[in-house]
Order: sequence, then structure tokens, then C-alpha cells
Amino acid sequence: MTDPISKGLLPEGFRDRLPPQAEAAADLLRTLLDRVSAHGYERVSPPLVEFEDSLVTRLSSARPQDLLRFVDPLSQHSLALRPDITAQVGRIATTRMAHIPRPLRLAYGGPVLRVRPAQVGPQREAMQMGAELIGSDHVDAVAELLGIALEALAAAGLSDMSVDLTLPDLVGTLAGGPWPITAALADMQTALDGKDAAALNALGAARYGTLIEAAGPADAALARLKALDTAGALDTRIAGLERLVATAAPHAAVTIDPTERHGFEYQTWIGFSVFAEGVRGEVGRGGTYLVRHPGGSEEAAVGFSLYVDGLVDAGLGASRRRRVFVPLGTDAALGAKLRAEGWTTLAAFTDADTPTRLRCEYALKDGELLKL
Ligand SMILES: N[C@@H](Cc1c[nH]c[nH+]1)C(=O)O
Repeated sequence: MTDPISKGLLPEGFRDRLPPQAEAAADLLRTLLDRVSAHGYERVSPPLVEFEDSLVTRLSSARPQDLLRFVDPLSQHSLALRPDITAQVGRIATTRMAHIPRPLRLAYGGPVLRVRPAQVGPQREAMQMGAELIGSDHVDAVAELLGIALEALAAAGLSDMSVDLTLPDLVGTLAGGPWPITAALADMQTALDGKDAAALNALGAARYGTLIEAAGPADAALARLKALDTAGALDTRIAGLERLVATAAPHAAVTIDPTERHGFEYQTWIGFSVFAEGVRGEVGRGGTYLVRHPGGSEEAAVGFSLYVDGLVDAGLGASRRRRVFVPLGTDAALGAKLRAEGWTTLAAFTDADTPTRLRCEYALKDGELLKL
């Protein structure tokens, strides 16, 4: 009989991080947060668990069926594990930090959990870090966030990045203005999500097919968007896209997919995804959105989240600390001096401890450092 507990098995979608990957994950998180903090984003640390209702209603990011939920035996309240920290930052910004002058720049890093994997692969727990600017969704603010995301990822060791820009509320904006539709908006969006021109024709909305055709490398996509007859409804969005292409282009290849909404359930006029060579799935994503105050008023915001696990799996953040074997009886001050210089020391307790067993590439011998 298989006994998952005594074998140390974990529930599906969860894993242990072992050395050296656990260290790499912590290093990467530190590097990313340091970059964000250098731009004035102050760290907040919301809890892993909240009232289910609070997570579901604050942003349309989480449907109840996507949340890992449970009833708190103490209070009998329905609680849920957070699937995304952005909603929690929104809660903090509109309640406990509502009186702080805007723009409010906040950063965070910690685990998030979902019922179903959010990223490529089977994992249901992910390490999310990010930054949110509350009080503006102006293109200047978006450019700041996009630039910081790319800067932080470069500092973490990523190269060969690409950025995909999208306009999550584009279809709604066109449908409510210059391109009226007879079909239901939800049906239109399903057809566009599937890049299904035939379905658009059947819905009597063939011209929305031109938006699918506009997707591609930034320059060509911008030219196609500018050629659309939208009675000026897209002018500010196109100007915004041009500005963001200019922000990202020095660091990444840029594409535009005007109708892509997957993963942008709560973003408004702009969304972006970051990918990188050698990393499976999205490295991160962000965009503009609205946070709701307790009185019902809404405030514009922009932010991004980066997913650290893909970077770890790609081999980034590996420690370059060198391990030195410190033989039995060595003066403690010698080890302390090496550690102060950035070495990792491994002290022998018995004669059976050898450099090989302790996985050291260096050893102290008669007070001298030897490469083995
Ligand atoms: N939290 C979002 C990205 C985001 C942050 N801020 C705005 N959008 C996500 O992980 O998909």
C-alpha cells in the first residue's frame, strides 16, 4: 500500500525547494526588491490569508472557484489564501494608507496560491513580487513601472527579454463608441480571445477582425492600429503605446496584441507581459487598474508582478559563494575573517569530515587557502 504521508509526498501542485534553489529564490527576490525600493517603492507585507469576500470583491482578479478556501474554525468566517498580492495592496492603499499623499508607491514579495496553476507547469504556489503605484494610471506612471520591471529583471540576470503590450479595455471602448455591436460583448470577447475571425463574422462584427490582424511586432502593429477608422477613439491609446514601446525597446523586443485579455482580468487601458529566452511561461505582467475605496469611489493605479519561480527554474540566482573547508582545531578568527570577505565556511567536527563530504572547493591548510 502506498502511504503518501510516510513517503513525504506533497499534495499535487506543491513542492519543496532544496539547496541551492531555495537560496537562489531568496537571492532573486532580494535583488528584485532592492531595485524596486531604489525607485522609492516601500515594502508592505499583507497576510497570506484574508476574508474570501474581500479578495473576491476588491478586484475582479479572483473568482471564488479559483481560490483555495476554508472556514476558520475560530471565527466561522470563510477565509481564502491570496491568489495575487495586488488586490491586498489595493486594500491597504484605500484603507490604512488612504491618508498618505498620492502617488503612493508600494512593493511586496511573497507566496500566492491558486486552486489551479496560474502559470505554465503544475505548480499551485508561486513566489510573486511586485510594485504598485496608486493614484495615477497616466502613461508616465506606466512607463516608470514598465521600466523598473525590466531594470529589475536585468539585474536578476535576465537577457533576451520580450514585452507584449495589450489594451484590455479596447474592445469595450470601441463597442461603446465608434464601433457599435449588436452581439453581446462577452460573445465578442470570446471570439477575439480565440482569434476567431469566422466567429466575429457570424456575430456581425467582422471589422473587429482587423484588431486580430493588427497583432505583431510593435512598429507594424502601431501602423495598423493608426490606419483603423475609429473616429479618434484610439488616439490617446496609440500615443501611450508609442511611449511604452520607446520605454521597453532598449531592453526588450516589443510586440503588441491589442485584444489579448488572458491574465488581464482587472487591468484597464494598458496591460503588459514580459517573457524571456530560457524561462517557461510569463516572467511577469502588469498594467493599469482601479482600486475601490470603502465609500465606493475608485482610484487609478498601475503596477506589475514578477514570478520568481520561473527565474529559479531557469538557473538564475545561483549562489556564487565559494565553500571553504575549515579543519578541526582552526583558530575561529580565521573563519570569521573569511566570512567577512564573503566566503562560506564549513567547519569540521571530526576527522571523518573531509572537504569532499562537506562539498568544498577550497580548504584552509596551515592557515592558507587552497583551491582543491
Ligand atoms: N498582479 C497581476 C499583475 C499586476 C500587478 N499590478 C497590476 N497588475 C498579476 O499577477 O497578474
